[in-house]
Amino acid sequence: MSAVIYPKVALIGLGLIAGSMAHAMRRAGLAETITGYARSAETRKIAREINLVDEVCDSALEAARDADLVVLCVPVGVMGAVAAEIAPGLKPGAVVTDVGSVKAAVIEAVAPHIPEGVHFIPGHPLAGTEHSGPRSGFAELFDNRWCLLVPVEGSDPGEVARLTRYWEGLGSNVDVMDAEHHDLVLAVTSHAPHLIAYTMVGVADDLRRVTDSEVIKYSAAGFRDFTRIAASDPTMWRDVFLSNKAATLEILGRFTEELFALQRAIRTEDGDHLHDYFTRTRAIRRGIIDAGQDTDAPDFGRAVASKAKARTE
Ligand SMILES: NC(=O)C1=CN([C@@H]2O[C@H](COP(=O)(O)OP(=O)(O)OC[C@H]3O[C@@H](n4cnc5c(N)ncnc54)[C@H](O)[C@@H]3O)[C@@H](O)[C@H]2O)C=CC1
Ligand SMILES: O=C(O)C(=O)Cc1ccc(O)cc1
Repeated sequence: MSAVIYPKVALIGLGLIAGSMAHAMRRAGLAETITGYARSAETRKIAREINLVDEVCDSALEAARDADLVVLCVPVGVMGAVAAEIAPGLKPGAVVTDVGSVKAAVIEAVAPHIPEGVHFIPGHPLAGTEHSGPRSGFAELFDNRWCLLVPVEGSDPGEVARLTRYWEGLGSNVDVMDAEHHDLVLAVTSHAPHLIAYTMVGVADDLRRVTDSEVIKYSAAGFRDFTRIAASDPTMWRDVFLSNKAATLEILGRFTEELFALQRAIRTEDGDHLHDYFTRTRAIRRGIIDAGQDTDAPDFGRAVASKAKARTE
């Protein structure tokens, strides 16, 4: 039986996520033809050299023309402009989706450009790295990770089911969520933590009494993780914060309140407060591990496999 879900898939933006999708689509045979476009001529040249997709086009419109699925894989701040560019080439019945890290702002920017008869079903794979560009993608990126689909009003359930099968073919588990909730969940689990990592690395850089070489030489695991996250693409993350402003500010407000309380506990030597707080946070970590979601743990693959096995038994 053929594994093809969408005969022609167009990837707009050819970076980490589009590249990983191309590799994973080929691994599973989900498309017959993959076209692609990126704004920078250099990226298009590299994409051609490494044969990332079947055809690298010189415009987004050309790449999307007559595609069965168009995936917008550009920074969230330019999703609306790209949707306007491709709109005249979309065929009736085509599906347009995206992989942006923010959903409400992307829906607001993209939906007005989607022609009648074309299905718009936003999405967000919860998988990535600090790397970017056409050479950074790999087929396994989405394996055993969540992809959230965020159908808009009037999304065709049959098309949501088809896009779900596509993401499962890429290796993901799929959940459906509404845009506002998505943006709040991601503000807690991804956007605020990235901002905290950026800040912590900035603080270490500013602290003249500790040299940069000492920071690198003696960095313990926690700080190393911060430096990895703080090496993420500046354009992508600028756009994430500006597009998910309300939810990120709400979480950062709560964060600073708790930070002040911990600061006060240290100043007043309130050990009970610190101990109670750390006991609570430790339980949260244990909950994540029990749910089999600790992707850093050496046995993560095994935990996922045994849960999948348990589900089918
Ligand atoms: N990097 C990550 O870990 C994750 C990123 N995302 C989301 O995926 C999207 C893409 O991110 P990455 O692949 O990491 O970025 P990337 O920086 O690796 O690739 C972005 C691509 O978009 C192209 N581009 C930028 N502006 C354009 C425009 N106006 N027209 C056409 N092409 C344009 C760039 O040339 C580049 O090829 C973003 O919306 C991001 O929020 C989602 C999950 C994880
Ligand atoms: O590299 C990491 O630690 C990430 O957190 C990757 C990531 C970045 C942005 C997303 O919207 C989803 C996943």
